[in-house]
Amino acid sequence: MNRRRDATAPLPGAHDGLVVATYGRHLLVEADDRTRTRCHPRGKRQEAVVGDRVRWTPSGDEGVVDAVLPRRNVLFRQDALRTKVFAANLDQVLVLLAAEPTFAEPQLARALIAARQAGIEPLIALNKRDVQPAFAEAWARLAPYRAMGETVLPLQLQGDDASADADLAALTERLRGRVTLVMGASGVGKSTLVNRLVPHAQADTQAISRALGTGRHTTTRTSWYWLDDGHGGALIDSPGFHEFGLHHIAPEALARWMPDLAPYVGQCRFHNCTHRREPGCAIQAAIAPHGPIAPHRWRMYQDLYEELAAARTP
Ligand SMILES: Nc1nc2c(ncn2[C@@H]2O[C@H](COP(=O)(O)OP(=O)(O)OP(=O)(O)O)[C@@H](O)[C@H]2O)c(=O)[nH]1
Ligand SMILES: [Zn+2]
Repeated sequence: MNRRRDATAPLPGAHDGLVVATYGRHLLVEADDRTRTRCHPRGKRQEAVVGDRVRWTPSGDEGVVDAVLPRRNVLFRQDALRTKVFAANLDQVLVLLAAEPTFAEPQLARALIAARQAGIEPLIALNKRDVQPAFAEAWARLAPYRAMGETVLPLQLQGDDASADADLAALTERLRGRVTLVMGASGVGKSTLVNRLVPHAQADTQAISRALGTGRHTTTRTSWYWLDDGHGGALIDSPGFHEFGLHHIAPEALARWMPDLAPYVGQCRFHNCTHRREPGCAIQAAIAPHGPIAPHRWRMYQDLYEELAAARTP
């Protein structure tokens, strides 16, 4: 940083830019002409995340982020200790699953709830169509999600027969022109997907590592990849990302964000029904075989309700 020049020359005006990567306290901000500048936040409390539009001021070779511009939406991530914002201004969340490793359904359910609650459309893709019978079994496990209206796409990211190409084309169509956060457990094919859709992904990743001074093997960085040169859409990849944070959601509101439960909200005998043990509960009355709600979905609801309630107790 060139302090002398900062002191003598008037600072060039502030710029608006897009946060394309974060690492610790450092941010990489992209200007409209696509040049990228390493920035740090002005204040301790300011927390810009990938997808944010920010106003920043050049300072020597680097920049200082003065303000985060208003957000359309945010997503939270959560670990044992805390919940924090980690991406903003998204159009879509792609939950990538695979025939193997077997997916954890609560993780899928959480992702869908987080997206719906944030007003972001979820999209599910099941990869490794060639791995049978595991694929068919996983596809069957997703039946409740198809029934509740979620989009589930089959995928085969490896191999290039005609049906694999058609699958990828169908996914690409849904990514066009939109900002999509990709989430998936280790081994489902997330890197394979990013490398197939973003031909320059590896070069981008290396450039980001250089700019942010992160190690080559850093796995905790969230990064933005343009899908094509016309800036038609982008993927946000967050390696090592496991669990969406839900603790900002009130337990009483939870059922509204589960599309199989939501239609019954407001129809219970008690207006403040928590849909767990109360008599005259419309949700409990709609559990299979009496109605369309899968019993394990209701159990998942109960577990999440307990978790959210516990998170509110100081
Ligand atoms: N059989 C089969 N294997 C696939 C397919 N897609 C990806 N794979 C393989 O699955 C393994 C994991 O793929 P990656 O893309 O590295 O998975 P990832 O989700 O990025 O995993 P991490 O790097 O651990 O986060 C690799 O060996 C891929 O070659 C597919 O459609 N079919
Ligand atoms: Zn109820």
